[in-house]
Amino acid sequence: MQALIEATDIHAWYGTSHVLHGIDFRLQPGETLGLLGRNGMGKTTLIRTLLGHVPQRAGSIRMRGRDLSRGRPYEAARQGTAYVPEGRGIFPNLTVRENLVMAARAGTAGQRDWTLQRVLDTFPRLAERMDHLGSQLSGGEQQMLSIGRALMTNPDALILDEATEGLAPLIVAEIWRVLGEIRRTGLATVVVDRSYRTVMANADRLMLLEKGRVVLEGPAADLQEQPQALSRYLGV
Ligand SMILES: Nc1ncnc2c1ncn2[C@@H]1O[C@H](COP(=O)(O)OP(=O)(O)OP(=O)(O)O)[C@@H](O)[C@H]1O
Repeated sequence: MQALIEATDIHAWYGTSHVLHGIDFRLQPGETLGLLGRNGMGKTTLIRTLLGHVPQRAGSIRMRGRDLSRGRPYEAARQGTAYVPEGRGIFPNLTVRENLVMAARAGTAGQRDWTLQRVLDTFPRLAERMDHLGSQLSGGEQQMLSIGRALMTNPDALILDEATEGLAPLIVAEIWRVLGEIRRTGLATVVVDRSYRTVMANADRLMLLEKGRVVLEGPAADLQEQPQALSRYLGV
């Protein structure tokens, strides 16, 4: 099966600071990958490098077989990879409806499975806020809007960086419920989240980063049985 994302020997730098040290990364169609590691270990940088946001990088990056080693973020989006960044990235001066509609497009195979209606059915709270501006939404609603916008692009892969950060427990539960639904539709997802237990319970495969290197990788069910390794790398 052709991988949605296949990257080998990825390095990244911020100025003279060498942050990623030779990471191999693969995302298969339909799988949920949990990316774990303590603060500052390189999770966000890895995602941003794969998507072409970090200019100082080396290594090979392919999306659906296409070489994007020197690719720009819009090229990753065109290859079906949608990104929900930390901090959400919605348009504060546009309404919920405008934020969603302007993101709409067909997927890589021309699919239009995610319509405005389906996104609103998935997030009923957004349906109630259609004419509110992005800036008028609560943090949880903004996060739902950010995920809704990503779904409107009919992606093959959805990458979520700290999607539940700073949100109230009920909203966190709601977001994980939706991620479960999305997972069952067969959309591949990469999830970065601090609540490692929830990630473990909701992912097929886990990858642990430590100082810009992969230190542990495998099926979530296997890693759950290695509490010493998890406590060593996650400090839990
Ligand atoms: N824009 C930047 N300029 C310089 N250094 C950066 C920048 N962004 C991140 N770093 C550094 O790169 C390293 C990796 O950071 P990164 O944000 O990728 O880690 P992370 O695992 O996602 O952590 P967090 O959970 O805190 O976001 C850290 O040492 C961080 O200080």
